[in-house]
Amino acid sequence: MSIQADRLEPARIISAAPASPQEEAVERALRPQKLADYIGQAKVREQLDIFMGAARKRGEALDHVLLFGPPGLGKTTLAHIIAHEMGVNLRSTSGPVLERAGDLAALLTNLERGDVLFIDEIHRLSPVVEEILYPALEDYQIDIMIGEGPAARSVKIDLQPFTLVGATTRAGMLTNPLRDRFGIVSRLEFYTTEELTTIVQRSAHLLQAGIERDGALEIARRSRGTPRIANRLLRRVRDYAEVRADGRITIDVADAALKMLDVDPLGFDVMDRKLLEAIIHRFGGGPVGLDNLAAAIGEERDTIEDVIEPFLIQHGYVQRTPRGRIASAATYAHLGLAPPQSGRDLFGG
Ligand SMILES: Nc1ncnc2c1ncn2[C@@H]1O[C@H](COP(=O)(O)OP(=O)(O)OP(=O)(O)O)[C@@H](O)[C@H]1O
Ligand SMILES: [Mg+2]
Repeated sequence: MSIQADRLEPARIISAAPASPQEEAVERALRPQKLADYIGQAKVREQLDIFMGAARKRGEALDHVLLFGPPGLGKTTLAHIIAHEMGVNLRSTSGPVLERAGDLAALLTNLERGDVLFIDEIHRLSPVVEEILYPALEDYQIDIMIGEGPAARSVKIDLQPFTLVGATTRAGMLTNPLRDRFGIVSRLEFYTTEELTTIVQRSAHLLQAGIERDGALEIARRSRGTPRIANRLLRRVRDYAEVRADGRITIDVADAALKMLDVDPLGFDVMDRKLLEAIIHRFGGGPVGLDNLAAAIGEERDTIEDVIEPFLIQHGYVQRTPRGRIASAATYAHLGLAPPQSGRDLFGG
């Protein structure tokens, strides 16, 4: 059983998607339940705190919430927290799963007053399903067709007031009418090292792993700003500490374990380096278009855009220009390479 599960671990230790059912179970256990325990994202937290407080006071359902940002930053966690704080049920589904209008209608008509309906990957809703959603969001009503052929007629059904929480890695891929129906739109940011250190310490405590602050800091620094990765690295470092040391996670243990896992000092892993090296060695530092880059490193373009690239762009290791991706001077320095001949403008192409 455990051997099976181990095989499911990704080649990419920092892949931002949950790796296995086993990892999902651990994530659930580490998930904070209350807004006060949700670390970082100060702005989002403050807004939600106010809007939830006001809705509770008026005895209303919270306005619909759209959460967007790269994978592993805590969107699903926030959806659960919202339901918990509002004292309501959470019903959870995802865009690709809702194939037919009837699937969504069934979910909606079963909601109780104030409930949270969480739709993950909401940018992947099919147009027919989206059509059902509009009146539901606006007037808590749906129109469904009953019967077939000439006898078919449309029937209006009233719903209980509810809150839709939509999550997406790509706000840009939502249709305008859908986006406009969210009263609260929150963008999750990458976490600071300080915030991730607190998250690692909290998780270590829950996992009953002994950890020193420096050890937590080292894991945090190498987690690409992402709690999911921080928690994953923590578990691997804990394994290492138990087998190769006395079980306590010190800075030296963390460093040795992360080296073994090929997570470099900036938290870049094999895929990050592959992408950066491809831009530099195969495309002369860029600009290179997304499709060419995807072909060169054997990844889907969506994976590059949603998972690999956002962190590299935010930290200035890749620049996105109209003509394609470009490596920066920092990238050359990090990979221990000499920057291109002087005189050439790195960012100008
Ligand atoms: N602010 C936070 N404080 C503490 N832990 C967090 C926080 N945000 C996320 N986590 C942890 O990170 C893990 C991943 O978070 P979550 O599943 O909510 O990410 P997500 O944004 O929904 O990712 P995806 O886009 O892949 O669905 C969770 O197990 C949770 O414990
Ligand atoms: Mg999620």
